Amino acid sequence: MSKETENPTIVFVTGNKMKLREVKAILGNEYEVVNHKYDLPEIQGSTDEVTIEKCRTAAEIVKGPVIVEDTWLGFNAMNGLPGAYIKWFYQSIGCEGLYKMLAGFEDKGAVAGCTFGYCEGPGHPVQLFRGEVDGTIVSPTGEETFGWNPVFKPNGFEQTYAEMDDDVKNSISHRYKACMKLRDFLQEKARQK
Ligand SMILES: O=c1[nH]c(=O)c2ncn([C@@H]3O[C@H](COP(=O)(O)OP(=O)(O)OP(=O)(O)O)[C@@H](O)[C@H]3O)c2[nH]1
Ligand SMILES: [Mg+2]
Repeated sequence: MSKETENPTIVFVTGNKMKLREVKAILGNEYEVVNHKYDLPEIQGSTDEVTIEKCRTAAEIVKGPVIVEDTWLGFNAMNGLPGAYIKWFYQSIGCEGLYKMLAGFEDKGAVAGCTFGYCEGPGHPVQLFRGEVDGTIVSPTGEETFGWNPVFKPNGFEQTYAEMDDDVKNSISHRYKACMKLRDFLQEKARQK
């Protein structure tokens, strides 16, 4: 009988249990995703800058290889805002407020995205892996179990993220796309060892 090989471990530093759940669902067959729960400070800047700083800090805390992730939601009519600041907009005005923000605009287009950062340890550079999905902002539809899922309808689908089965969201989402790039990178790195 062949001995099952153990999956390699990834330490994901995040304070967001829904992100963790999705990353486990997406990468769980290939990696043991271990959470280090910590709400990392977030600087003002581009999503790349935010992710790099989060990842550097995470590597210092864990003192070893880590991943972090930063999510954004950008409205086309607002040149990509709120972007990385979506968390504060969502917390202040909720899904209904996000929908109403575009009331004065014809263009309801939006991009949902996230960037994973990987860092091998303190002092090492941060590698970035980005995933994006184009969609539209709609009146909140579906259960509000994860952030702004009820207002984001990806192009080519009839349902918002919130209405989709988890399996469907996790096979098409911004997080899925970024995770696949991260996985390819980690696999290539492992092959080179
Ligand atoms: O509807 C959603 N579908 C998603 O797929 C999704 N991913 C993240 N979010 C929310 O968008 C903000 C990002 O902020 P964020 O990246 O700084 O996350 P966070 O602070 O919660 O966790 P972390 O920084 O500790 O990892 C936070 O409000 C998250 O809850 C999502 N909402
Ligand atoms: Mg955060």
